[in-house]
Amino acid sequence: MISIKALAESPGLTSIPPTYTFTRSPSDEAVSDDPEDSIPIIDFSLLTSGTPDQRSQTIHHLGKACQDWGFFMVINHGVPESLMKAMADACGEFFNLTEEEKREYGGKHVLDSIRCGTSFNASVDKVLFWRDFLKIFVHPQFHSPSKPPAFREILLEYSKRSRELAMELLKGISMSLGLGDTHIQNALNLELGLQLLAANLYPPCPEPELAMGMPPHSDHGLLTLLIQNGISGLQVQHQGKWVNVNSIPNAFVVNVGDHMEIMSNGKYRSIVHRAFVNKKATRISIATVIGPPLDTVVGPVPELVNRETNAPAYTGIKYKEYMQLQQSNQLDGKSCLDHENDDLRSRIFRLRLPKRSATNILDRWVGEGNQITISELRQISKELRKSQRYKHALEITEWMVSHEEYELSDSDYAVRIDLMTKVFGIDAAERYFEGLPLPAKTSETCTALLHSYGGAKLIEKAEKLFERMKDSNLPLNALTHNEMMTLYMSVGHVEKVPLVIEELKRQKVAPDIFTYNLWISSCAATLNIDEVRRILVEMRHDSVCNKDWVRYINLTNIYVIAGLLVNAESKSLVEADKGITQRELITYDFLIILYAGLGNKDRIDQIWKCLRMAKQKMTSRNYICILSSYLMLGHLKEVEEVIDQWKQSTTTDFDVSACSRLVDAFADVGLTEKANSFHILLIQKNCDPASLSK
Ligand SMILES: O=C(O)CCC(=O)C(=O)O
Ligand SMILES: [Fe+2]
Repeated sequence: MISIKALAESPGLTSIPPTYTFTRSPSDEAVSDDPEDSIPIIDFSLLTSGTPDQRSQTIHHLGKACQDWGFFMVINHGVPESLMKAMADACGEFFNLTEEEKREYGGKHVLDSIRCGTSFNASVDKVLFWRDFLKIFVHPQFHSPSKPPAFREILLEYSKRSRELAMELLKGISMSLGLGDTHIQNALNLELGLQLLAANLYPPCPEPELAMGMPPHSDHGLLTLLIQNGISGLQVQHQGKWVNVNSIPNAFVVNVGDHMEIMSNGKYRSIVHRAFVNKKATRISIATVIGPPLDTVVGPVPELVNRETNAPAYTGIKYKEYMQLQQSNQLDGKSCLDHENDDLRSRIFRLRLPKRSATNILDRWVGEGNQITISELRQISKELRKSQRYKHALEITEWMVSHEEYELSDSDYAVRIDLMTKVFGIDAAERYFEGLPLPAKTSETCTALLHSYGGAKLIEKAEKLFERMKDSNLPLNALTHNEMMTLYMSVGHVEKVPLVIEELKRQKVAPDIFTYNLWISSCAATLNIDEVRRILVEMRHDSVCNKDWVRYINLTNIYVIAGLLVNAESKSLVEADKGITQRELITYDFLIILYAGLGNKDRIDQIWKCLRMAKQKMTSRNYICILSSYLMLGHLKEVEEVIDQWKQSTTTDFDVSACSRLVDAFADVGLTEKANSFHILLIQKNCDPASLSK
């Protein structure tokens, strides 16, 4: 078949042959022109040689970029510009070889080590693409065409440097998934992994609006690193629209591949992208695909899979077989990934774009003669909510409502109110609630609406609803009161919290650990230490020897004994300090203490990460609080890490005396062993409290 280059250069060409003409639908044309819509930029130098803080921030950004976009640009990557340019030039020269010279590499098979050709897969493509390509396997065995003369040397160096870059990025991505830095590399044996260089040539096209350079597709492999010769043409799908990638000169455009999606069990998704052509300039893009060894079966990493909340969404498939599958089909977005698990849950989970309909999938599933139980629907909706796929979760609840065979519970309605709030906003949720039949206006659904008001900080509405609930004699529980208190705390009306407690007591409602925590933190936020102590006594009486409560009481005691409330660095607690007030910082401490009480390390990690990301000048109180929480739960590695972070902090000096008070406080409440292990750690880290007295 004739190359596009030869076709484009045929004299007097003013239109393209019909085999290259695409019919486009309007949704293909929805290109976002929002300047906010530009793919994230990762400063690579901060990942490798930044301070620990910069490094962890960059890892966080990297994770977010993978999750929100699946695409990012990498700057300050250390690959010499001259090498990138030489590689693009060398590819240009390769395409300039005679048709006969190139024919030597006209392999047919996707696993041929060097293969050049045109379109995507000319034997199955219905319409041909305005593109020539050259694909070369450069790892684990290095291959290179022998012409043009300098090609081999440049390719070798470029492959080596881009591989190093990819491996560092994979380390960061691995960490962003909560895995060790070399986890991905080891799990997939990347040492022997595939690396493929795919050069694309898009010659000028007389009718660019009718042709297509590369159709919408996702890439196989873990990561693709793309460079281009300064001419743009790449578009990526983002939130239902196409976004132009206007690459920064000399940056790498990196995207998540299908195998990263499989490996991360769908957390990081490969994103559909396409390439356009233009009338004037020849565009060259060079993609480097980094993947596992060809014989490796890739499935979700066991560490990221969890039977209850994150069931494996993909079955394992050999990388080689996946490539063959992709090549043997007409390229249709991500259809290759979609052949995987064919149960209802997987089908719904594969609807990546919110605008695609879960209702259709449900209808089709039933149309195929399948049945769905209400508990299956609840489970899928729960998982979708967990992955923040609210629109699809809402569609599932809608489906439940509209099919009479399902008997909805109070919680189903409550979930629906919450989802309405998230998808359509509070007004829609309110209307929905008001439209519910009276028997469905239960304590649970009212509390769900209360929660929505709380989220929107609509105090008056929340207070009115709370009164209404009391008036209609609905059985109120701790959760209802907790919602009110959370709202008051979030708008800074801490003084109203004890009033809710009074109400709760009047109604003889049993408080839970969240109730106590809100109450205690409202007092702590105003430095009312005596009251904190008093509540703790009350809580202890009330504690039915519950392990969580005991841990919580101990930690709060330690916080008080170590004098952290007195020691608040700022006298004026309500005064705003670059965004977060001291009062809010104390509230964060109590959130950490709460989750330490509940033994929920994930939440502690999250809150701590969030505090660190907030670029907030932390107080030594915050450090001591996180240290004591990890220590209480026996996570010594994290204790060590926090000590290191604190010592390296440029804003808050390491406070040996506060640490020393912490050791004493642990001993005071009878946790001598923990006091000792903390003391030993301090000595190992060269911050022995004993040095204070010297
Ligand atoms: O040319 C481009 O910008 C995109 C190329 C591409 O997506 C690929 O080679 O997989
Ligand atoms: Fe691609």
